[in-house]
Amino acid sequence: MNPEVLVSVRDLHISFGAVDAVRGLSFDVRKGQVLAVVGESGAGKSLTARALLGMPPQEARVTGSVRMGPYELVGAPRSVRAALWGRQLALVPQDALSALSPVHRVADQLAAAVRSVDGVSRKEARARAVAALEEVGIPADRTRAYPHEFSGGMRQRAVIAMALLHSPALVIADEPTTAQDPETQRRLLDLLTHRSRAAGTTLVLVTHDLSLVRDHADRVLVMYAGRLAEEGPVEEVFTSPRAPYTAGLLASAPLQGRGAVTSAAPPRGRTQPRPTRRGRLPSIPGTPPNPTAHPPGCAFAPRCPLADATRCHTEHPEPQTHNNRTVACHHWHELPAHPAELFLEST
Ligand SMILES: Nc1ncnc2c1ncn2[C@@H]1O[C@H](COP(=O)(O)OP(=O)(O)OP(=O)(O)O)[C@@H](O)[C@H]1O
Repeated sequence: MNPEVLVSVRDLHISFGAVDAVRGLSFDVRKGQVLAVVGESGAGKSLTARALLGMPPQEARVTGSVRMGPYELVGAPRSVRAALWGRQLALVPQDALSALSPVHRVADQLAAAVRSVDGVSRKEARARAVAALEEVGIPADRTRAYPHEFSGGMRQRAVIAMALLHSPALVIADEPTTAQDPETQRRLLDLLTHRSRAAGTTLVLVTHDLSLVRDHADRVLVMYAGRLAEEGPVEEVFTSPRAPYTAGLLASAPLQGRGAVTSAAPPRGRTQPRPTRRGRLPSIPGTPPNPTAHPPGCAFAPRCPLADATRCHTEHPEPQTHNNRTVACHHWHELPAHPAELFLEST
């Protein structure tokens, strides 16, 4: 495996009976980087994240490979997953309340997590727990509180501290801040990415928020209907998307946050949505396919302004990699200079 790659995903399929949720997905997670995974609801982002943790739902049928160094995570026995959990792999969940026990003090929960991996004394574990909480901005005198005594933002800080406790190789953050207001979201993402980079931890961030992706991620994986639409460096993908689906996603999502605050036009804003003459944002027409009946050919073809009448509807576009970017589209080289405009007509 390429030494720059931490996890290599190859031909991953995840299904539930007739539901084909992830369909032949291949990508790499590069060491020390932040990879964002984006796409519409149902694209298969969370299932992919769970496969990276070696924890797909029990009822799922999973084939293909998720390889992390010497470990194969698809079908890995419980003993392998237990050995990796905490030290190598950790999760920042969406819902901090469900991740924390309501009946134990926050510092005690982190101390227990320290002792579950490192057999240190109770006193040492407690000192490390308090230090970890202080690093995420929770003052020492608040660490003896119970989770319900914390604000939502503080609870999320506590689970970030918990995930990074052992400087794991990989942290998966699945919509880690959606319950928070936009400013708190941005601060938590700043904290998570800053602490991850400081610890040398690789981060996979599942999110719907393209502004957070622009501000925090190195690379972005765009998924559509269980497949890769496009993958590459965030700046390049956001400036000049190669897959029409990426262009539509960018066109229909207002980029907010730092770019919007510091400049009238966002820094990477060639695809920044522009309202139509009627003052509406462009949008992608139609809806994603039913996961029990994917169309033959390109799954995006029924919604794609560039789809041709034959090949796009019959032949699945195999992902092609050129210059550090991967795209799955028969017409990737035909995208106009301002691909967001492909979707202006559809409002
Ligand atoms: N346990 C399950 N049983 C049956 N179908 C499932 C199960 N988990 C997920 N799915 C289906 O798999 C598809 C992908 O789900 P997934 O949660 O990965 O989507 P997602 O891209 O994360 O969506 P969202 O952004 O809404 O969280 C969806 O159609 C979903 O209904």
